[in-house]
Amino acid sequence: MTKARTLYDKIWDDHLVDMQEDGTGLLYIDRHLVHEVTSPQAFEGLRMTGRKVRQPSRTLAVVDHNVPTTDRSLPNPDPDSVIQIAALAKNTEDFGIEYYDAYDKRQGVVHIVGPEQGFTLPGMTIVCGDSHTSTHGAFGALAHGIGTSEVEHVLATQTLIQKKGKNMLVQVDGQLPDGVSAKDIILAIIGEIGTAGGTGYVIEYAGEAIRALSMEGRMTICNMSIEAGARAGLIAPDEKTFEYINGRPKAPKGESWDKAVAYWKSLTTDEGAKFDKVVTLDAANLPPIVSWGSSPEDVISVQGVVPNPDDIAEENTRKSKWRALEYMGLTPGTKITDIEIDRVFIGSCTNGRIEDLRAAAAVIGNGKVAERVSAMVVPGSGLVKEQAEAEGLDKIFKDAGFEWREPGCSMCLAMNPDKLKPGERCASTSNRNFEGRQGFKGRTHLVSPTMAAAAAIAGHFVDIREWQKTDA
Ligand SMILES: CC(C)[C@H](C(=O)O)[C@@H](O)C(=O)O
Ligand code: SF4
Repeated sequence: MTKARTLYDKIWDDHLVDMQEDGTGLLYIDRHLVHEVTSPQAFEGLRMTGRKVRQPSRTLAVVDHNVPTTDRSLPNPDPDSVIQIAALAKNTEDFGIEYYDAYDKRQGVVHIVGPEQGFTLPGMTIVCGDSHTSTHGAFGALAHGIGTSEVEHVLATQTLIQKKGKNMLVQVDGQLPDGVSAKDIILAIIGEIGTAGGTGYVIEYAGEAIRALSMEGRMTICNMSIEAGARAGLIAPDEKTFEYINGRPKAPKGESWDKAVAYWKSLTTDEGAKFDKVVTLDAANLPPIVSWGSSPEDVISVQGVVPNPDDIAEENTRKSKWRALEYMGLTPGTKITDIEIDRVFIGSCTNGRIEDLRAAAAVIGNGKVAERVSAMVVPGSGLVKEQAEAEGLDKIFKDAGFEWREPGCSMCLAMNPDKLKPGERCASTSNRNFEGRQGFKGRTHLVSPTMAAAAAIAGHFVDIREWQKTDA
């Protein structure tokens, strides 16, 4: 009898080109996504050694981090971004790679664009010089974030050197209560296992609550696997996955589609396969989550209070959590719902998809963005933007006083003019609340799209479960 394997084991085995005695493997890479930040030196490396891109058709480039989200017919105000963007245009042209520039409606955050185009498919190995490549694992693909020297290696050889990670299962049972979303699940998991909890592992998410999620929700979960320290996140593909992919521009068609689906159906963890670590979570008891510190593990229920670091026995952790509170300008014991905010950012590869915008818009009703708040919605891609506009969501946002922007990474990491000012406090649907992430001395609270939209209107955090009741 063959050994029972996990989904990760299967994809690994199917792509292994060579295995050294020390456990170093060489993996064939099916898909390579490229953006402007981590690719310039890689292309330069190819040029200097006179090499070509091994399989240009397996590579797709898009500009996302540096693009302005304001009117793109106006000159880009940031000279560094202009250089960065021009380099990607030239490199993709010189090396024959398909490229979505800032004027292409398929442009957007790379991890939204890949799935949207059907470039991301189950069972594939997918890489990108970007940590949130883990997003693509929602399709049952083994998706690694890689560094710039590895980008060069993949461009030149279509392979990647990797040591195999360990298998972790995160089992999420039960049904999510109303108002609680995929974002709350993943924030709760990171709160539970910590930002180093996934180190050395590839996480497979399973269980009733995961199966019940849409593809958008599954992407939100896998997206943040990296914030738990994991190498990648995976969810076994199912009918929802196939339905999402079917008909996308780069998805297989006709006979190839049938063959592909037959293979994709084999992409599940075998009964009896061994996981090195198992974590369980009950979705039925999950509240909406808000982060209070400067790490994605610093999370608490919206009904909670800012924790007291003095309760932590370990000295270094205690000190670092005190520092986080100081940075965030918060005092232990403050009710989360009493924290007032200045800015709201709805967008990013975590929560910038159509379903996220629908959820956020549905919360608004006739509400208006609070006087003290400035709020923006940045669709994850041009296609998300187009769809949202077709549904009239842009109008709901604009009428309520939100800014409606062009697609890109935007204030997720502030590599463009969208930044917090020092001391400003933001309810953000993105994935990182590190110091300075959204602007120098800016303060980030990670939340779900509905929690962000409701906070924009209330001017402080609110429990979305109660909000829905009072707004009805
Ligand atoms: C700029 C890029 C390399 C970076 C990443 O790797 O994730 C960015 O996307 C981020 O989210 O911090
Ligand atoms: S949206 Fe944010 S997390 Fe995603 S790729 Fe862009 S900067 Fe990174």
